[in-house]
Amino acid sequence: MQTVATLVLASGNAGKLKEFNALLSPLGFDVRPQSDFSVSEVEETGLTFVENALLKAREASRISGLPALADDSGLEVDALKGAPGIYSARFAGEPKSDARNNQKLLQALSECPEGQRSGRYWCVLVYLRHAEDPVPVIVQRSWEGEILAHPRGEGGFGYDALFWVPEQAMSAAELPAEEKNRLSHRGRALQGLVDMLQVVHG
Ligand SMILES: O=c1nc[nH]c2c1ncn2[C@H]1C[C@H](O)[C@@H](COP(=O)(O)OP(=O)(O)OP(=O)(O)O)O1
Ligand SMILES: [Mg+2]
Repeated sequence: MQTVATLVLASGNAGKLKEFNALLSPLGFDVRPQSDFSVSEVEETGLTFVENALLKAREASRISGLPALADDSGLEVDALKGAPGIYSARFAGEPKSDARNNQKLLQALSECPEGQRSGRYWCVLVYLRHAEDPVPVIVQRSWEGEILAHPRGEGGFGYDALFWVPEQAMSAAELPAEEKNRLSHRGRALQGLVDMLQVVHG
């Protein structure tokens, strides 16, 4: 397939990279992980997903000299007043650990009854044509769910085994990968971004 655009994915998260590749490669994007350019992790000092995504995209574009796509995402839990939110990756401290984050989430909700465990994933994507691009393409999408009391499923990454998707009656970790990509915050944000890039790239 003809390459429509080469871009660097400004993420060190293997789960995200897998999902981005599955969606972008068939569309003809030549997708390079930031590790190809030895981009190191930036400090996520923003107070919003969009600020953090901008920081990541700018650094990856600066180092690689390529257009960059960054994802800042996280889980917002209503009973926890929106936590872990932008701190989802570091919820249980450094170094980042999905297992400890999941453990901490279960603990924090241990007294919270079924029916009051609503939440949603957020994904904010930022695309920069170059490191000083003053017109970033930004797309934000959410995915509604409930936080389970026990993990279910082996797929996905992050909090997926604790994220119940009522419409599918499965956890995000039980959904087939293509289904997750079709329904998820990231999958739908990426579909929106691709539509917008067709305007940028023609
Ligand atoms: O579909 C998802 N399924 C499960 N968990 C998810 C998902 N989407 C975001 N999450 C969680 C993982 C991590 O705890 C945080 C993202 O944090 P975030 O800083 O954006 O990513 P990260 O540090 O893992 O990699 P990087 O910053 O290099 O892209 O939200
Ligand atoms: Mg991060």
